[in-house]
Amino acid sequence: MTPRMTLNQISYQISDDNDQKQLLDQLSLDINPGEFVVLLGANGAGKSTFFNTVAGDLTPTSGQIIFNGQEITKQSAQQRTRLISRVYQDPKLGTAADMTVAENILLAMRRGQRRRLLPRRLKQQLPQIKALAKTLPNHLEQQLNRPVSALSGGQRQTLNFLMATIQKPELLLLDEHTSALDAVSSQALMAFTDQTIQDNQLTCLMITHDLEDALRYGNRLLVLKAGQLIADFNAVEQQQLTTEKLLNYLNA
Ligand SMILES: Nc1ncnc2c1ncn2[C@@H]1O[C@H](COP(=O)(O)OP(=O)(O)OP(=O)(O)O)[C@@H](O)[C@H]1O
Repeated sequence: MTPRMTLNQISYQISDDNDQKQLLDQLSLDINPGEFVVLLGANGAGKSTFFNTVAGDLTPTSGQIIFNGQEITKQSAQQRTRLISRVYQDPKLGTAADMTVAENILLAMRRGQRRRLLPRRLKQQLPQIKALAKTLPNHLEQQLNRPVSALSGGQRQTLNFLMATIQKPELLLLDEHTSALDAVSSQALMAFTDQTIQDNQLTCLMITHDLEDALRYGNRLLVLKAGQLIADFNAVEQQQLTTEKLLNYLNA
């Protein structure tokens, strides 16, 4: 099987007060299609730098990124949006605040096509958007005609997640996407995330600091420390882990 993505000795280095700092240190990894990979690491381990490199917001200092067999190391984030979708920690990122929920969903459905949002198009697609919204948690289906700025954090993050997955990306990056939400909204979105990934067999990398979620979700678990992968557990090994064992890795 061709891996969805191969990282080949990726390093990212910065100069800090005449000091060289290695944020990613010769990181090598294969992600296979359909894998739902949880990424854990203490603050400062390099998780965001890792995501920024994969998404194309940072170009690695050395190493290669191969995506579906093609090298994309030097491609911009813009060029990668066809392949890679990302949901951030901050619910305010990723949506157009002044537009309605339905308009945002339509934009996501038409991403990559002509950007003009015609009212006629919205009317045509409304039944489809309504049907889609019915499957969503956090009562988002009752908010279709409201501007996104009026939504709660949980609703806005649900919308972000929907928009990031509506076109079934080749790789989904979830960057602590439930961590700004209250416990109920967070669990509702996490359950919806898991269902969507399974139903569509998406390939996903998810950063979380929630150890229970790290044990419950996904079929592979990585631990990053000082820019290096210090653990790579498959699904069976992940099931045998406990929060205590994970804490030992994080404190190692
Ligand atoms: N532009 C920069 N200049 C200097 N140091 C940086 C820069 N970007 C990141 N760092 C440092 O690199 C390290 C890795 O940062 P990164 O944000 O990738 O960690 P993280 O694992 O995502 O942390 P968190 O869990 O807090 O989000 C940290 O020590 C951070 O302070």
